Amino acid sequence: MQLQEVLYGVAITNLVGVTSREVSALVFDSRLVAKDVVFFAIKGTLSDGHAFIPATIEAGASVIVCEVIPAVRDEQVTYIEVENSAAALGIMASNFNGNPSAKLQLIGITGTNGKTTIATLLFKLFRELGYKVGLISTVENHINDQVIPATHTTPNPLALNSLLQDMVAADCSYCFMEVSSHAVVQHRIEGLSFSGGVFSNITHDHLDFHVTFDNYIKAKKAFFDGLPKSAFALTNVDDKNGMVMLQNTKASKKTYALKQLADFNAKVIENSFNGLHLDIDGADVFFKLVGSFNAYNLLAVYGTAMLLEQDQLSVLTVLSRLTGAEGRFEYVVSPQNIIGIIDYAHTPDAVQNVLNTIQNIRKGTEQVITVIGCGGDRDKAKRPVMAQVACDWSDKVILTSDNPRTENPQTIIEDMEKGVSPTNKRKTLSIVDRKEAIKTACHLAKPGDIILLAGKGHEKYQEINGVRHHFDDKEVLVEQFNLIS
Ligand SMILES: CC(=O)N[C@H]1[C@@H](OP(=O)(O)OP(=O)(O)OC[C@H]2O[C@@H](n3ccc(=O)[nH]c3=O)[C@H](O)[C@@H]2O)O[C@H](CO)[C@@H](O)[C@@H]1O[C@H](C)C(=O)N[C@@H](C)C(=O)N[C@H](CCC(=O)O)C(=O)O
Ligand SMILES: Nc1ncnc2c1ncn2[C@@H]1O[C@H](COP(=O)(O)OP(=O)(O)OP(=O)(O)O)[C@@H](O)[C@H]1O
Ligand SMILES: N[C@H](CCC[C@H](N)C(=O)O)C(=O)O
Ligand SMILES: [Mg+2]
Repeated sequence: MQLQEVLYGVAITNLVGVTSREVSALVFDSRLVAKDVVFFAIKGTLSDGHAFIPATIEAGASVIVCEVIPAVRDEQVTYIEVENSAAALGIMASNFNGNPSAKLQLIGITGTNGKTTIATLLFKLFRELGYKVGLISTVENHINDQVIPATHTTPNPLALNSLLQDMVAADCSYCFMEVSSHAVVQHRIEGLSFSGGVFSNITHDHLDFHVTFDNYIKAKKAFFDGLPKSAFALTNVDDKNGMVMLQNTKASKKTYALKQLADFNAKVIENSFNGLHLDIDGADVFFKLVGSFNAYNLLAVYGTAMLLEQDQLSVLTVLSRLTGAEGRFEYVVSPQNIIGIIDYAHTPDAVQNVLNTIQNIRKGTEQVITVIGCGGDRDKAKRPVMAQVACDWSDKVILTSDNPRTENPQTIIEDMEKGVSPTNKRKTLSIVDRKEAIKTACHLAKPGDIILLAGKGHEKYQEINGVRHHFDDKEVLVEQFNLIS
């Protein structure tokens, strides 16, 4: 492709060299550079891509997109200076792939919790309504029935636009994608044409990256600020910051709520282990998803489908049959009637919601045993809070490892223990090995008891020092259930 075509829409602040040249690919990692590629020098959290410019030219890069043109230059190379290389990458990745997001209806979902659930339900719903659909999510990406493994909640601009292009080639009319706050700040979604944006909620998470809650709110809001006039912006007004998201958007503002009047309303009539009974916009419907937090997710899905002009009855009929995303309030029952719940709750609010749901639907005397850890190299401030919430709403808590990543798992557990009050101490155990922790929970449980395995949901690995070892909460739980039967 000609460099000039790839540059469409990029604000260039300085240029050295020719723009009428063929480029073979776009690359932002020096280790992947080949002949005639455009290399993007991006300032990251660990290193500065500008340091790799000489090495990429050596390896064949013919165009460099950077924030400061180097003083020492190669005459054969074109240097393009921009204000933000990551933002330029987003726009150029779109151009390079033929602007696929403008050729389908792209809906972005953001918020601390519920993104995967909402995006997955929308994907399943629109498939069942007969459309060709794409999904970009934490668990997996989809192009109709084809599954493409996910590495991030929101992929980098090259992977993202290439996926979108494949969706367009497969004739998809819709794509539902999760938009993480990291993706907004790192410009992974720059240059995309969204037809709609959905906000679920915002609570404590990712303060390692955003530093303050205010910055975290701003990151989510920036997604709505960037939506075009032609799009819709659907927000949860029961969330304290729901309206903040829409303050500066040009998109058409729409709301949903359970507790106040909104464009889309629902009321929980009953919440049990069998599912949710809702009054949704005046219709009485049963859903398979469990937990009142899922009433919000279902309402967001319903509102989005209505804004995409789908038939109300068909939408509710299909939605009522659907199950949620893998590892979200998934449960198995042991031969002795112990209930095991696998849930991806990895924020204080999610842990609280899941445990409240369990409290609301338990029959009375059974114990709730929670197995919980916190991820390493992630927000440390949420660790004591997650432990405290787990203790406040469980009869026994086993503090264990999640993905320790590069941290010492024992230190993470000690951070969690700081949130355990003296009175709660006697109901907690700390077991570093997650498998041992699950095993212990199974041995402590009596028939009728409920075990919650929180934090890892669908994940099939445990990341320790950069190595992902096979680990699957559900697999371990089922194995233990069968061993004790
Ligand atoms: C904190 C974070 O988001 N990091 C992401 C970021 O990496 P980074 O900023 O640390 O990059 P860096 O290592 O400092 O390097 C800077 C630049 O130099 C380049 N480089 C680096 C080394 C080298 O030898 N040569 C070279 O060219 C890099 O390619 C990069 O362009 O950019 C990388 C490339 O796109 C991402 O893979 C990486 O995701 C890391 C692995 C990650 O774990 N991210 C998580 C936190 C994340 O993004 N999570 C959200 C979901 C959160 C949620 O809502 O729950 C997600 O969307 O998945
Ligand atoms: N609407 C909601 N409000 C509060 N908690 C929720 C909601 N939906 C789901 N949860 C809880 O959050 C967990 C994660 O849900 P989900 O995977 O849908 O969120 P996510 O936003 O995609 O998370 P991630 O940021 O990791 O991608 C669930 O397992 C559940 O415990
Ligand atoms: N997208 C989230 C996932 C957290 C999942 C949890 N299992 C952990 O490792 O902390 C993150 O990267 O922060
Ligand atoms: Mg997700």
